[in-house]
Amino acid sequence: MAASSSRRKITSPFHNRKPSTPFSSSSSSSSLKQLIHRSSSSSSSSYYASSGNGYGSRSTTSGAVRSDSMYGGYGGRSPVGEPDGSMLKSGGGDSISVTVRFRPLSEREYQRGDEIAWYADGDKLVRNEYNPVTSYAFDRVFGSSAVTQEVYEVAARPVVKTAMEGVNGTVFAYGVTSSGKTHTMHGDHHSPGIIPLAIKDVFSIIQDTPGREFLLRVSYLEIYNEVINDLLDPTGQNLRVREDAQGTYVEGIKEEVVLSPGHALSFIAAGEEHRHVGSNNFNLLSSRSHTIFTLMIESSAHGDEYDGVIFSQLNLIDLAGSESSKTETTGLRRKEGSYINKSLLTLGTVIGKLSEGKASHVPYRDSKLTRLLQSSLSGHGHVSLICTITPASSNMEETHNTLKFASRAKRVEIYASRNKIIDEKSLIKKYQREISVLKQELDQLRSGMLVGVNPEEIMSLKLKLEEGQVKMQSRLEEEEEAKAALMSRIQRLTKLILVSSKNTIPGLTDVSAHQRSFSANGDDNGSMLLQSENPSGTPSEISYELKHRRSSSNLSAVGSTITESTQAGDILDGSGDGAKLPTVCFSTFLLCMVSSSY
Ligand SMILES: Nc1ncnc2c1ncn2[C@@H]1O[C@H](COP(=O)(O)OP(=O)(O)OP(=O)(O)O)[C@@H](O)[C@H]1O
Repeated sequence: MAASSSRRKITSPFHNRKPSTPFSSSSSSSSLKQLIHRSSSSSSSSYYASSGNGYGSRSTTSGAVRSDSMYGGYGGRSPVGEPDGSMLKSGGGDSISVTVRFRPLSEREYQRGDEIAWYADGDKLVRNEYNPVTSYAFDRVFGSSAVTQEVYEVAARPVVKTAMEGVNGTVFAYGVTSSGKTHTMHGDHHSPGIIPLAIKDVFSIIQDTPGREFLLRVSYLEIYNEVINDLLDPTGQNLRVREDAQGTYVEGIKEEVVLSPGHALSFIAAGEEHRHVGSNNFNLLSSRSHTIFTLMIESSAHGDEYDGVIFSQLNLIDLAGSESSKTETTGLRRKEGSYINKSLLTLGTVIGKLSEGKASHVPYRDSKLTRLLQSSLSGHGHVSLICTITPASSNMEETHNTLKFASRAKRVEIYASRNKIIDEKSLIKKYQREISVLKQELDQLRSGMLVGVNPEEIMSLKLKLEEGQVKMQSRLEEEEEAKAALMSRIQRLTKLILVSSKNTIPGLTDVSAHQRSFSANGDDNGSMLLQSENPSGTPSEISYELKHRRSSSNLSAVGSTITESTQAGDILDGSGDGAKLPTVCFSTFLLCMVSSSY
């Protein structure tokens, strides 16, 4: 059943990666969802419960079903948190936010007569159909009719919001193969997932935050068979995990500066082309690797309000699904499956250790996944876990394992706080400093100021100038070029820094005129249309205006490659190479000016 290729070209979720079936679209499967979604009453039997397909006996395997309610398992702490973002309270220990999302029965499950084994009992409980005392409580439980936007509001928006304020955040989807992780994290055109919704939100927040400047970078990696590959750079294979004072990081990973939602999504779409997918008997396009999409956010206040640079990271993770013995795999698929299961087992062990709250050894190093998630899981940021599950009786035990994992995760304490200000290391600060120096040089150039001009050089130049007007002319031309290159570089740097179009701070007009600003109106080739899933079927649109075009250059930073790449339609102004030109030409021209005045 396994497909032949592992690293093959696929159509990304942003190009309808997953084929939509009547059972994968929120609108077309509404009848099924109504049958599956149960608002209360564990005793009410489902439509399928009477279909008599033999699953009834299997599902009552009492050994596998706890007879006690999981309410007792929280050691006195309330097992149910507030779903409205209360997990982000500051001070004191908080817990990981845990959300459960049901998917509808798949066509396959339906046709083979699967019954509903687990259901959402209200919006906080998951209950077992065959053993109603077995229930699990979470921050929020979404039935199969919920759309991703609703899940986003509860499970991701608070994390995104605080990430924009300087607190690291991680949102990840966990569940068995074909339970809906990729549907939830990536989605498709009809139903954007958490990642595109988060990206849209990030740019909206920038728009709604006049007075702050932002610089955004993204990276995208996969962990395939315990090997880290850079999805934004096909040459970045088998990358190494390193550690510094700030935590673990991937050495040499490519980071791209992003300027609009469409720009960020284009990188994900490109990255998805390189992600490993393959088929198993549960999922035609099963993810064979864990992926981590990271948004690095730097921000600082303008001018007098300047309070240093704040840096934070938002990790959006789509895990590969665990595979049971029922998953029919051979050869390569089996090998992949065993790597997937091993790393998820380590994640389970790490979560288990952390949930015990004791100072025991936590085996982060046993897998690349836990190593990379170390600083998130050890409580230095907000963590939101979205467990995706199927109600199907044929997957009852696997779903039960997911629920137990989710319950343990709920007991992990976190102490998220705002990141330290990292003034000197920040890229936004580097750009701001460079812009300021260049502006001073430009001012000097315009006003013909004499700075550090050596009288001997002036005399020598005077002599040279006397040799002929031709040379003078050529120097004037050099100066014009220098000025143009300088202005172009200032513009290019300022365009990388994102500001709200609502910025009205006096004295900033000249800067923001060049900067990439966003407004709710307008459209151009860099804009993105996010069509959100909503019950009414009315697409909600957002487009971002790119007021200026970008140029291309390469910027290097310690430990990673930072690239400002060029989008289709952008104009190359060649300022990357011209960046060094001003220093050379300036002095020559200034000398010309000075000498002529002698
Ligand atoms: N909430 C949902 N509503 C409708 N369809 C869904 C939902 N969740 C998942 N599906 C559909 O179920 C199928 C499997 O989902 P998906 O590929 O997201 O699973 P997965 O957990 O990522 O699997 P794997 O671990 O194998 O990659 C897809 O066809 C998807 O469209």
